[in-house]
Amino acid sequence: MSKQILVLPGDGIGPEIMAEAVKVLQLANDKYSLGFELSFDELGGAAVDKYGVPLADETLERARAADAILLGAVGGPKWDKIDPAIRPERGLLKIRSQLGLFANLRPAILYPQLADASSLKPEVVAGLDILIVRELTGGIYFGQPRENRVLESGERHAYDTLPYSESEIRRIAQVGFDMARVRGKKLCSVDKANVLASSQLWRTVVEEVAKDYPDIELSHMYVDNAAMQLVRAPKQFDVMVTDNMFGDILSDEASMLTGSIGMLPSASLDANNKGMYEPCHGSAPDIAGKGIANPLATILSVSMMLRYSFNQGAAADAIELAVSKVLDQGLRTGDIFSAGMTQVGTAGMGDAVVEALRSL
Ligand SMILES: NC(=O)C1=CN([C@@H]2O[C@H](COP(=O)(O)OP(=O)(O)OC[C@H]3O[C@@H](n4cnc5c(N)ncnc54)[C@H](O)[C@@H]3O)[C@@H](O)[C@H]2O)C=CC1
Ligand SMILES: CC(C)CC(=O)C(=O)O
Ligand SMILES: [Mg+2]
Repeated sequence: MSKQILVLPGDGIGPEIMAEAVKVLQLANDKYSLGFELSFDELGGAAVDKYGVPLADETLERARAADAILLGAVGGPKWDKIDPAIRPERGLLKIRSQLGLFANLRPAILYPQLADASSLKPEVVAGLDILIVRELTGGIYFGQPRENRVLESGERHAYDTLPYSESEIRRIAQVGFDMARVRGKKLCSVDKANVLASSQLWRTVVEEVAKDYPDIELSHMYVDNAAMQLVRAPKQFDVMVTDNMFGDILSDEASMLTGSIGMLPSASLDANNKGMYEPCHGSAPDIAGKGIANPLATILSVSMMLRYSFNQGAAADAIELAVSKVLDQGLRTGDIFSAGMTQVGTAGMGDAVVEALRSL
């Protein structure tokens, strides 16, 4: 039976990087007889323009019916001044929440060919392979109440709230421990338990879950220290588990250890490994339309999709190998360019991965 994949290119560089990822996906589909059928819809600003809302009900239903979703990125200055309730980013938060995609896996892996592109010295990052497990459907991005208004005194006032329930923490902690079990057996839970009530509960629940994983070495770190340690000695980490906002920020930071935010893929999974797959970066309005965005994060997100949602490890490995071969050829988009390499655009990079995959 065929498998349905819903493709949501989104805004800004979204359609550009997605065109390349779809080429790679189509080839993998043919080469490995995966039986995928692709359909396309809009999310974010493109959906505001088409449907008047950033996630239309019909799109959400298509997403529910699909076996997996591939997303580009959403947002951009065109929609910055609209009603905050229908900002493009709200559509992204809604689809994550409505589909129960609470576990966001963000691997930061340094391809050895990109050691020169990393923000850190080669000896500090050689062999880097970290997995950030980010809670994705709770915390401050979803907390109610939230408000931005003018008080009677005339003063403008705004606040957000950062709620977490025990069950939300338990299930993401379990994902962190499960991932550590199949990797380096080390889990670092990142919080701000010296200040935040939500983090104090987070730490307590993580400690409780740890009792079921005596084989995993658990540590705790405050998020400010974790941000510093990531650039001081990143290889001390194997799996990091953290809340929605901390994970958002730390994964952007970790991306630069691998050379660029354009290299970081992600999987957002529900309790049954149904997933939405997307690069960690945004819609990059500063380079949108120029044909220079790095499509590798999205292409590597296709690989994660094959691995996590469809158990197609061989096809996933092949895509990662194809990416590695293209880097061996010295091809680089601008964000990962270094001296002596050959600069290519978005389509040039995508075509090279397709050719490398074809010839495997
Ligand atoms: N998952 C999503 O859809 C996300 C959406 N956003 C939205 O994207 C918009 C822009 O946000 P920013 O803060 O500028 O973050 P961004 O991640 O879009 O861009 C940050 C910087 O990284 C560069 N960059 C990002 N992806 C790249 C790629 N593939 N290749 C080369 N360079 C790349 C951009 O050119 C920019 O200089 C905003 O509307 C934001 O809300 C931001 C993050 C995630
Ligand atoms: C745009 C935000 C809703 C999310 C974000 O920055 C991310 O998921 O990386
Ligand atoms: Mg982000």
